Amino acid sequence: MKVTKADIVISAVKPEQYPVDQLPEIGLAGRSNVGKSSFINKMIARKNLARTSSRPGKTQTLNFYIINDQLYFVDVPGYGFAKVSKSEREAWGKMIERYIMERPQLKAVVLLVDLRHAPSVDDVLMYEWLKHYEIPVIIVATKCDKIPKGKWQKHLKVVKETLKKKPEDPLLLFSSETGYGKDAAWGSIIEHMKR
Ligand SMILES: Nc1nc2c(ncn2[C@@H]2O[C@H](COP(=O)(O)OP(=O)(O)OP(=O)(O)O)[C@@H](O)[C@H]2O)c(=O)[nH]1
Repeated sequence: MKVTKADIVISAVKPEQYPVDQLPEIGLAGRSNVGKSSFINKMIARKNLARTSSRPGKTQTLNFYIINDQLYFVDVPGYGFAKVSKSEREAWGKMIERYIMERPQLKAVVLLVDLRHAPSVDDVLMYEWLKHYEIPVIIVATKCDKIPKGKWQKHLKVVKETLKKKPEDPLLLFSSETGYGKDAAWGSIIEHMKR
């Protein structure tokens, strides 16, 4: 998809602030520092619309990005809880759960994992949880530029087996550095948007 327009619409802390125009939404989830902001920026061809930094866990709101006036990317705050308190963790859980359960226009969640490592316990829980609510998941294994091509299949197998990936959920390679996988990721997102 050629992105001609992209903007952040709202950083929402409560449901009353979510957009009301019923456009399809694609959620983006992944543990802190997995490369979610970089993924968004690469997909919408912006250097810095979604902020990237190496400080984990800074995003604690649901950020809605409108793209070509056609769909929203909804950046779900990263899970990776080492540095947050129990009450913050619970507030996070409630916000995300409500969003996922009460949002019929949510067509799929892009779950980002790091191709270099086996998915973490948090990644597995997140995937199981999305499946429990019957949300289609597009699994994106990112930072693939950091692994030699000859080892991609081996790493993908680990991702697939650790997550216990469902056959209907695609697993795609991606690199925000090189742009590898961008067209395939858009293809999958567009396909899910139409469902
Ligand atoms: N080599 C390489 N580095 C990447 C890639 N994607 C992200 N990074 C780097 O990984 C670090 C984290 O990236 P971010 O995009 O800020 O990660 P995030 O998931 O948005 O982090 P939070 O805001 O904590 O949720 C940054 O230093 C990025 O430059 C990639 O595909 N390849």
